Order: sequence, then C-alpha cells, then structure tokens
Amino acid sequence: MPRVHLPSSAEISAHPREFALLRQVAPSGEADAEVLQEYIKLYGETSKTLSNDEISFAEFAALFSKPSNSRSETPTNCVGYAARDKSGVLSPFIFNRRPVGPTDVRIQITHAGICHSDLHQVKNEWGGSLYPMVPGHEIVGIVTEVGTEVKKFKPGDRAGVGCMVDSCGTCDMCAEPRGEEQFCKRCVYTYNCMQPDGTIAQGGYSTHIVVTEKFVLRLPENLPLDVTAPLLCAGITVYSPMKHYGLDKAGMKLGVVGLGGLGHMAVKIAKGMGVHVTVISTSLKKKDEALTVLKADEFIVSSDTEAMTAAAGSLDGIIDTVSAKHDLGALVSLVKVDGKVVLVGVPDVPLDLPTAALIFKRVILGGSIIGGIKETQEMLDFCAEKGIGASIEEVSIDYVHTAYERMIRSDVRYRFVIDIQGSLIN
Ligand SMILES: NC(=O)c1ccc[n+]([C@@H]2O[C@H](COP(=O)([O-])OP(=O)(O)OC[C@H]3O[C@@H](n4cnc5c(N)ncnc54)[C@H](O)[C@@H]3O)[C@@H](O)[C@H]2O)c1
Ligand SMILES: [Zn+2]
Ligand SMILES: [Zn+2]
Repeated sequence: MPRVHLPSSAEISAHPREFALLRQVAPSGEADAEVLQEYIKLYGETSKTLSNDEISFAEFAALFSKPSNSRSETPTNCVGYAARDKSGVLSPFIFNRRPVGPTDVRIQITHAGICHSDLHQVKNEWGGSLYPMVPGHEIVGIVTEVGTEVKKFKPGDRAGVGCMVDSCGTCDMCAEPRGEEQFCKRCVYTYNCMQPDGTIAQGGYSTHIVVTEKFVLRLPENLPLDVTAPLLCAGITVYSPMKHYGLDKAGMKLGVVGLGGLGHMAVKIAKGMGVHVTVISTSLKKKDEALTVLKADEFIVSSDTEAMTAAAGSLDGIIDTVSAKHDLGALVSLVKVDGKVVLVGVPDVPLDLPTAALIFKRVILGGSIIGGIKETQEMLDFCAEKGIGASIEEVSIDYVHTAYERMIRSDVRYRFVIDIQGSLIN
C-alpha cells in the first residue's frame, strides 16, 4: 500500500487542490494502490503509474497535475453562503455551477434543511474540511432545465437532492441489487467533497444546483416543499437502519435517543410503520410535544434512574441520534436479549464501549450512514403515503449563525429549514 508523506503547510498552500485530493484519497497518508490508480485515471495523467511504495507529496501532486477541466464552457453564476474556515462564520459566496450536461438536471433551490452534520463540517469537527464550503444536503426546489438524455424530470417538476451527487455507478455497492451508493469508494458527497472535475462540490445553501439525474429524487406532490427537505438526510438516515436491522415491524418496541432533527423523524417514521416508540431524552422539555404532536408512546429522561430501571430489557432496538459523547451502557441496558443498538449520530470523539453489557445480552451494536438513492426514493414514497413531513422552523439565510447556536443548545423544534427562495437572491 503506497504511503504518501504528509505535506508541510508551505506545500499545502502551493498545491491546495492536490492537498484536497490527498485528504479524499488517503486521509491518513496511506493510499490503497488500486484506489490511487483509479483516482489517477479520473483526475490525473493516465500515462503515469505508481513506481514505488513511498512517495513524497510533491510526487503525489505531480501525479494529479492535470489542470481542472471543469466543463466550464458556459458555467452559471450561483450565489451561496460559504464557510471560509473553521470559525463557524458563513458569508455570501459567488461561484460557478457547471452547465447542464446531457444527463444533468438544474434545480432552482427553494429550501434547504440545516443538519447537525453541516455544523460538524463547517467547524471541521471531523477533520479534513474543504473550504470554501457551501453546506446543505437537504435540498428541494423546482427543475428549471434538463439535459437531452434526462427522462425522469422536466422543467417545472419538484425535485430533491440529498447527501450524494454522484458515484462510480458500476461497483458492487452501486450496481443492482444493492444500489447503496453511500458505500461506493468514489461516492461524491453533496458538499465538502472533491468532484471528478477537480472542483469542490458545493451544497444547498445556494440558489441552484446541477446534479446528474440518477441522484435527483422525485418529491411527493402531497407534501409542501419546506417540510420535505429534511427527509432527504434526516428522514433517510433513520429509515434505512430501521429497515436494514429489521426494526420496522408493527408492534416492535423501538427507542429513539435524542429528539432533534434525526430523532423526531425517527419517531414519525417508526409510528408510520406501526412501531411502538419510546423517546429517551436528557430533559423533560420536549415530553408533552413528543407524546401529543409526534405521537411517541413513551418518554424517558435518561437521568431518571427509576424510569430507566423500569424500562430495562424492554426494547427490541434503539436508534441513537446523539451528536455528542454520551453513555452507551445506559442505552444497552434498555434493550432485550438480542436487541440492537444502532448509532447514527457522529460525535467528534469515540464513545466508550460497554463490553460486558453487550456480551451478557448478545446485543448487536451497529451503525448506519444515510441510505442509497433507491431507498431514499422508497422512503419519500412511504412518507407521502403516510403524510409524514418534518416539523420545521423556517428561517432566512442570514439567521444561519443563530440557528447553529440554537442547534448546539438543543433549542430546535425540530429542524431549521432555510427559505432559500425568499432570502437568497441570484
Ligand atoms: N449517520 C448518518 O448518515 C448521519 C446523517 C445525518 C446526521 N448525522 C449525525 O447525527 C447527529 C444528529 O444530527 P441532527 O441533525 O439530528 O442533530 P440535532 O442537533 O438536531 O439533534 C441532536 C440531538 O442530540 C441531543 N444531544 C446532544 N448532546 C447530547 C448528549 N451529550 N447527551 C444526550 N443527548 C444529546 C440533542 O438534545 C438533540 O436532541 C449528528 O452528529 C449528525 O452529524 C448522521
Ligand atoms: Zn445530514
Ligand atoms: Zn460505485
């Protein structure tokens, strides 16, 4: 496996594009030779091959020296809100979107949801953030232009884009029957990710987006656009593990931990499946709403030892959406023998593993990341049938900093959605 020597800060400033690529291909400095060779084919000079196992950053940069050929014949100006560094400050940013290619769909964005992952990445809490960064991967809007080969969409249609905008299309993960592009080694995330043309993908806090048809979702006609936006990340992120881990059967008992954007969607979707839902939260603040508005069946405060003891061993599974460090052992105590605890929250530090608690009840501890395009469409159709949209607070783009602060304080019911159409003018 080739080892790439990590660059000095001077080298990073001299080769920002190649450094961004290095963070994508080999975040730790170790590059899988096969993947590296594939990237060279995509981004670099096809004639060059890897000669040895240890390469300097200068050699790495040389392999990818092909100038960006970003299909920029007639790029279109796009206005967005971008972070320039990890300070958490976003400001207006004008950039180019590629022109509509034969398989592309151009969407005028009306709304974009604010996911906690936006905040983690803006602040570089997971490392490797690429700036300038226009966040946003819960995108809805109206199609304004389609390429000559596009079949599913026409101008005027409602359309959505979630966390991914492209993938290789041919690997085992992309191909049928899996269709789980989120696991493709060449998956292109909607923002904070290098695209095959050498530019950084920019997300939905912006006036429009151009995406290949395969990654554009049909939106239900019976749901308003603003409450549909959060389904594209929060919705699929909780729907997919419920299906995958078999926690979607009517009558099953599911615990939902953390009642933010993901958590409230987990309650609504599980109730739509006929599942019995217990919310596990750090405070009583959201209890009444959880029971009456979100229709959860039970509500437990995690610090209430009596209630936690009474509920011990009662759940078939748990979807854990918590965004910060927390006690996994307390959650494992709530599930039955053979219960499943599924993590979808991504704290910036590892959690301690309650080894004995897992072993003595043969508990499965799992994880899950968003869901493939096929499953995202299935989830949208399910939500349309059940009339499930997110519970949102609509805000203007210049409210984004306050929204981030309130999200950190858990002061959000239950998803902020930016009114892009009404507050960001191109
Ligand atoms: N796996 C995936 O594919 C995926 C997709 C989207 C988001 N995420 C991650 O899921 C997490 C939640 O995202 P969200 O948008 O719902 O965020 P959110 O801020 O809306 O909700 C997080 C919830 O966690 C609770 N919480 C925070 N700190 C806690 C603590 N120490 N103990 C207990 N509860 C605590 C908050 O009260 C809140 O209810 C984030 O880490 C996000 O990055 C993962
Ligand atoms: Zn998200
Ligand atoms: Zn693939």
